[in-house]
Order: sequence, then C-alpha cells, then structure tokens
Amino acid sequence: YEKEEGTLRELRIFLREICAKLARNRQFFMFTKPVDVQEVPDYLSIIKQPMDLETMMTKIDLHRYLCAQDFLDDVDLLCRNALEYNPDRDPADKLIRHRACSLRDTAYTLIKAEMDSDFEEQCKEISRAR
Ligand SMILES: CC(=O)c1nc(NC(=O)[C@H]2CNCCN2)sc1-c1cc(O)cc(O)c1
Repeated sequence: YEKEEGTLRELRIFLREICAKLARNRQFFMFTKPVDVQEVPDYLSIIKQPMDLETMMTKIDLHRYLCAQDFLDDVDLLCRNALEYNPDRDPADKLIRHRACSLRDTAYTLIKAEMDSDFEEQCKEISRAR
C-alpha cells in the first residue's frame, strides 16, 4: 500500500510540473483561471462544466487525479469548452480555438514525452483497484 502512495505522490509531482508549464505559457492566458462571468455573462448558459488550469492545479492537490489520463480528460474538457463557446468564423473565435487546440496538443506531447508508459500503467492499475 505504501508503494502505491509513493507512486501517486510521484504522479502529483509530475502533474504539477506539467500544469505549471502550461500556465506559464502566455499563449494560454485565457485558460489559466475560471471564466469570469462579469466579463463573459452568457458563458455558463452555454458551457455546463467549465474547466481551467488553476482548477486543475487544485484538483491535483485534492488527489482527484489517479493517473495522467484523468488529468488529460480535464485538458480535453477545457479544450472542448473553448471550441463550443467559440464556434464562429470570427477571427477572435478562431484564435481562441487555435490556442485551445495548441494547449491540448502541448499537454499530450509533454506527458507522452516525459512520462514512463509503465508508470502510467501502474497508476491506472491503482485507479482500477480503488
Ligand atoms: C476562455 C474562453 O473560452 C473565452 N472565449 C471568449 N470568446 C469571445 O470573446 C468571442 C465569443 N464569440 C464572439 C467574439 N468573442 S473570451 C474567453 C475568455 C478570455 C479571457 O481572457 C478570460 C476569460 O475568462 C474568458
């Protein structure tokens, strides 16, 4: 059991570094904090499950991610929300869609490049057993 806790601790350290790296990228500034409903009043009428990088960092500390794919599921949600809220040919919409896709691709590439595949397998095994 202690070994499992060690594995999950290592996963949290790894995910914090990935999340911090994404949040440092100025291209992703609009995804770093929850959408401000003062600025974007109709947001919650369109997007039912908001997600952002600050919320994801908090979820790491709350032990809500038991494997890297759980984290990437929230990256996918963040990206889908941006595509849904910004569907038009309007250049502002296109730019936000492009940035959202770039964030998603960057997250997958960083994790695949820096994560041991059998480490992720161990995490998934722990996740399945709980
Ligand atoms: C994150 C997101 O999906 C988002 N989308 C926007 N879209 C628009 O403003 C498009 C919508 N169609 C008409 C032309 N404007 S603004 C915005 C946003 C940006 C921030 O800097 C902070 C924040 O909280 C939210």
